[in-house]
Amino acid sequence: MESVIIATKNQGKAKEFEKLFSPKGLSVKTLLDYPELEDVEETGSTFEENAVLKAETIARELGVRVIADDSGLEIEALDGRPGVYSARYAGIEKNDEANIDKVLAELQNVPEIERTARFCCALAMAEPGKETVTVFGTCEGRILPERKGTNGFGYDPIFFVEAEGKAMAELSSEEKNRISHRANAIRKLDEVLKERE
Ligand SMILES: O=c1[nH]c(=O)c2ncn([C@@H]3O[C@H](COP(=O)(O)OP(=O)(O)OP(=O)(O)O)[C@@H](O)[C@H]3O)c2[nH]1
Ligand SMILES: [Mg+2]
Repeated sequence: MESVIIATKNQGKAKEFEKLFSPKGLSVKTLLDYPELEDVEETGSTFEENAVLKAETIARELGVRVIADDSGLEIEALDGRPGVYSARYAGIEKNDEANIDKVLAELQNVPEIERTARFCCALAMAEPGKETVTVFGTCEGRILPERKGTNGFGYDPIFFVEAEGKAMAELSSEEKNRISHRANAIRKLDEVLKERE
């Protein structure tokens, strides 16, 4: 089976990419398959900048086509935070529980109607000698007052998906992969690649 390399060490993302790419006949490799590569520092101020940084750095190092995902949660009442800092919001790198606790504490006195939020996903596809492609997907919702559901990863237990009437973590992986910011971005990447052919 042909494979595609996703420049991520996030297992939650990796599982979603596996399910999203397998119907296309593609298996997924991640940076967990390349332990010798150093972490790419996410120094950009936007999701797109960070996705391009990760994709272009790893594509250069491996000499092949690479896709990177930079994603996160934007909460309106917090002026768009945690945004690009979603993975490291509580200070400790990649501690989902601490990140959720911090968001819930910051929104403690914010009424339901003002808790609107969106998940964002920028994908960048880089290949040596070719122009990098970037696309962007979102998923609209609001922040719940407490955790609900156990599926997914990251902030999924406190993200209520308006279109489904459920927390993201209450959706099956099939349901999440139909409506998520990541699924929407992959659909756009498909369109761009078809136009380029
Ligand atoms: O509830 C969630 N459902 C999602 O579908 C989702 N997608 C992203 N996120 C959050 O945003 C950070 C990304 O940061 P990020 O793009 O830098 O990824 P990461 O650092 O975890 O891995 P890598 O891909 O950089 O190796 C993640 O850690 C999560 O906290 C999500 N949370
Ligand atoms: Mg990261």
